[in-house]
Amino acid sequence: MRRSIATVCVSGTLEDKLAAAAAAGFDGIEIFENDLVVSSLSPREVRERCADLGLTIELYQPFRDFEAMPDPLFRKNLDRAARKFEVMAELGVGTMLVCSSVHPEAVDDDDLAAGQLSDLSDLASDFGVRIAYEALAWGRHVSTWDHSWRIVQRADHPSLGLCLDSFHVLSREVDPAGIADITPGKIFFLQLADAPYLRMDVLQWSRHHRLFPGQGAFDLAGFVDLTLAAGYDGPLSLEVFNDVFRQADPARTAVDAMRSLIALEDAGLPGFPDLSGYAFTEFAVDANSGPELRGTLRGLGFAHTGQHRTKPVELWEQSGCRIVLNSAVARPQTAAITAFAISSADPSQSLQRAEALLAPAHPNVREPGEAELAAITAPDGTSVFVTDSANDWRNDFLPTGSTAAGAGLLGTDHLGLAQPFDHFDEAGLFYHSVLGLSPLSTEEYAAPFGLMRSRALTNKAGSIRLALSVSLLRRGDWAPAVSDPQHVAFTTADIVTTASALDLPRLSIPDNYYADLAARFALPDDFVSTLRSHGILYDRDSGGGELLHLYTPVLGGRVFFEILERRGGYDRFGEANAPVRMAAQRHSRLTSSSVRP
Ligand SMILES: O=C(O)c1ccc(O)c(O)c1
Ligand SMILES: [Mg+2]
Repeated sequence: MRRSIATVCVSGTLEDKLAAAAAAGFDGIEIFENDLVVSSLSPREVRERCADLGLTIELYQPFRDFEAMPDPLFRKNLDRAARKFEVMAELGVGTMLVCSSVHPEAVDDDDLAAGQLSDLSDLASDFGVRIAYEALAWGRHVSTWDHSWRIVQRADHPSLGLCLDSFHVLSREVDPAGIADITPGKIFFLQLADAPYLRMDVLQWSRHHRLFPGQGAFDLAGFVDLTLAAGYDGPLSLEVFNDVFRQADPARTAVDAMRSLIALEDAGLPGFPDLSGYAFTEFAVDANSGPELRGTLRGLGFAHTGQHRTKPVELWEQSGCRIVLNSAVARPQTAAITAFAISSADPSQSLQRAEALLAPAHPNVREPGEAELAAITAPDGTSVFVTDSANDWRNDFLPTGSTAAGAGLLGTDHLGLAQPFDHFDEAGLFYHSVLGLSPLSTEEYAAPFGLMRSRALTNKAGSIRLALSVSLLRRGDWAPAVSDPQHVAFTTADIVTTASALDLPRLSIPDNYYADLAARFALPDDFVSTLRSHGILYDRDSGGGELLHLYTPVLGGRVFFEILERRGGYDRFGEANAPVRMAAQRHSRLTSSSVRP
């Protein structure tokens, strides 16, 4: 199907928006009137610009407060519409969106609404254009798709049809199933937007929190299927009002938007191969951060087991946990996770899928005989290597002869990656559509330095888990030095024994936390005192599954480690404990009071 995007979806001037839409591969655009009004391009120049860029102008919108008005206002409205039809003729656009009226003088009278829309459609047809009538979810008298359809049927005019906008339809209780029965040819336009379920005023919800398909909670695929059943064959057009997208790089947003449509259509995409787990996590280190990170890895029971044949790259291992330290990639001062590798049952299929979703792989620099490791770039800049299950990449490392003493760490459970403010929703869609990870419910919590949102994604097997987080507002200047924290979480089968074996500074967790824990979960005293003595945090889910986990202090400015034991099928990430972890990490930085047990 043709793919289109409303100019309101992306940031910038009209020129920026058109360039971004074209570069991302859209076939068409909706011109949002405000974007034209503030543009120095004349309508004719916009038309030419679009033609040069290979973009069709699919829709001019919105025309507001038209239907069911008292007579003098109706006449004014027709004059107003005639002027817009002239603009549309210059733009070369064939359809105008009329959204349902919010005007205080609009009358609750379907006959009047149908009659006036019919007169408008007569005028439109004189100009050779069509009217697509859209029920705004907060329209004064018309606020549901079925009501707008009754009015369109009553008007019975060949130049009048419906605009169905998934947000307005799915944000209301009216069952969308009847959309499939709309007369073929009467859906003139389709606008797609996803959104999280929020309990708030529907206008605010729509104007600030829309998302691209796959980023929210709505069933967009089901919605599109209903319109296809009704014979819709126009473009799939995105119309997303979103506060973050409005101020982010339009080129990036347009690619994110296109990815959402490709994933939604899911036509001929390579499938998702099974992912068996993390092959390794790679840190960039320098002369400052390297020694501290190596010391921490030793304290966690790791050994430096391999040295890369040609690069200043070290492999550190313990059982199924593998960390790569790379001194070749320039990073200032502090250690950072720059890459992770996942084992795929079919790496080339994983990479083909990524490419189809606009995340093309780039090969790593290698010497003859070294393993081919292609990486795709995640929205936060992290490289995601896709390896085969045979782990050929390990042959690039010469054994050092060291073996790990081990502290009972078995493998990598998850990575925690704070996301850049502008790219949180993009990241969720990226991991979902490219790697096939499914998001768990989004959690929000009040951390010491601001509100946080976290969204974890996992594959079905639970072998690849990612915990993404972001501050709800752009961080203020007061927020402390730790920015965009990242961590690797390792599993153990027995966290108390592992904790005793660690040779590391620990976070000191406040007694208040344990007092509250004991009260909330009615835990036995001796259990709580065991947790307390090792600085272990605790969470329990509604099914009785338990998480026992502990954290290291933050190394340098950014990274830390977690050790966890999941019991009884607990499959979350202990988000409830993030505030106490952050407060303790802050305390440890200020006082260096982390204690060796
Ligand atoms: O928020 C609005 O006013 C508005 C305008 C035009 C639309 O197509 C829409 O869905 C919402
Ligand atoms: Mg709309």
